[in-house]
Amino acid sequence: MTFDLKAPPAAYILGPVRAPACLVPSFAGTADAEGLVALDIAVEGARLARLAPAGALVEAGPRLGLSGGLVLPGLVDIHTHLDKGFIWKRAPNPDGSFDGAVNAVNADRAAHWTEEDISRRFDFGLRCAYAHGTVAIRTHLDSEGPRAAGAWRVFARMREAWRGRIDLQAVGLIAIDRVLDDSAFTPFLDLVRTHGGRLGAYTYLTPNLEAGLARLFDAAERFGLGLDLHVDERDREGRGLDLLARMTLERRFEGPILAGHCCALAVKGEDEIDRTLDLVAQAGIAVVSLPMCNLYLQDRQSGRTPRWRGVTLLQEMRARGIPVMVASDNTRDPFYAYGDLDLAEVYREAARIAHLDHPHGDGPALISRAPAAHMGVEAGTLAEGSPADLSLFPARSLNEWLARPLAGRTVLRAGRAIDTMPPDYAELDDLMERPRDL
Ligand SMILES: Nc1ccnc(=O)[nH]1
Repeated sequence: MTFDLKAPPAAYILGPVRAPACLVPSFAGTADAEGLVALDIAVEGARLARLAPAGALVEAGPRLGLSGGLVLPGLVDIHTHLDKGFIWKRAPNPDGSFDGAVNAVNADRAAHWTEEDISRRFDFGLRCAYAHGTVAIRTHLDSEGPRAAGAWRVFARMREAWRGRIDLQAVGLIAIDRVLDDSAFTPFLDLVRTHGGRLGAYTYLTPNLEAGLARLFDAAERFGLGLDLHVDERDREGRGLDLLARMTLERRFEGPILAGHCCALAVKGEDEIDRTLDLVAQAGIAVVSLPMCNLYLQDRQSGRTPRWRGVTLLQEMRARGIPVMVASDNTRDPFYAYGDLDLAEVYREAARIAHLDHPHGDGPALISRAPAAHMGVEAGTLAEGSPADLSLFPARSLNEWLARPLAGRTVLRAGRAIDTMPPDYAELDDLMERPRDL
């Protein structure tokens, strides 16, 4: 029997389908060479009712075969910047560098970031992510100065408006030097606490790094907040990850810490890498790499081909049991000119850049199980009773999935196919007229 997933029966079976074994906690059999298992999945209403070996569910309702295609659970994007997304047309990065990005964003923010402007771009980003099968997102919010309170109000409204479709979390973002200035840090901390956010900062080479981190730890301990930091992104000489791990251990800090970027680690010597990663593992710090954004930003110099590729040491981290993830980061803004909040694209790029294949192992967990666990959301695995939020791809293997641009996916939310067409860029055209003085 065949039926339309846009208007499915109350109970049905998908199968045989294939899924990464690392995302199927109940699976006990053997996976194929790519780590995939063949399954039948019974959907009842909005939930997965049963998972069984392919062909085993005979009585549980009409069946859709999907030609043994790949199924992934609801995907989780743990590091984004929804407040600054989709400003590229009016705020391009003049030279593609990190400093060029900071300056372009600051000018655009001062000129344009009303609540209305942030809201419309934020919602646009969420609709992109939703169309691509994402169910939970953590966003950083630039949180210094007079624009900060408005950005957090937009976030709070979006968190409510999108509840049940995308779970939203936020992190306050401020330059590490500014943490030491009461006039910046006090209102920053108030906003984070008022809105149930996490504490964050972007770190770089500065004599204030240790004092700035200490102040963030103090606040996190006092108010029971998690930390989510941009670490060693700009400077290849950066040693912030090592310092962060040491401070976590010295303070016996128990709260969750996510370290983003960690690009500098890729250009250290082997001894230093080993020492740092041992500390990171001991400190229980999780790491997210942002491969697309960092491929774009790092080592950019006019007329010269980049040598430093920005991606951190995911494989070495994984081997030590450090929780690792990959995420979107910026989208169509001065930090990254491209991107569409599509985690399948992020994984496809990450797999190529960081050699996450041969074997694929638990690679698909980087955009699903691992970030879901860190965020504490019910997503990222295929289990009986979990939400019937699935991405279905016309690919019978990871090789077929990664080989071809990701056309033709079906996204199920609560067991029903949604519209997978992302919003039209033209919707934002009226926001993109650049003022004369820029
Ligand atoms: N990679 C980034 C660093 C700081 N801010 C951003 O928006 N993005």
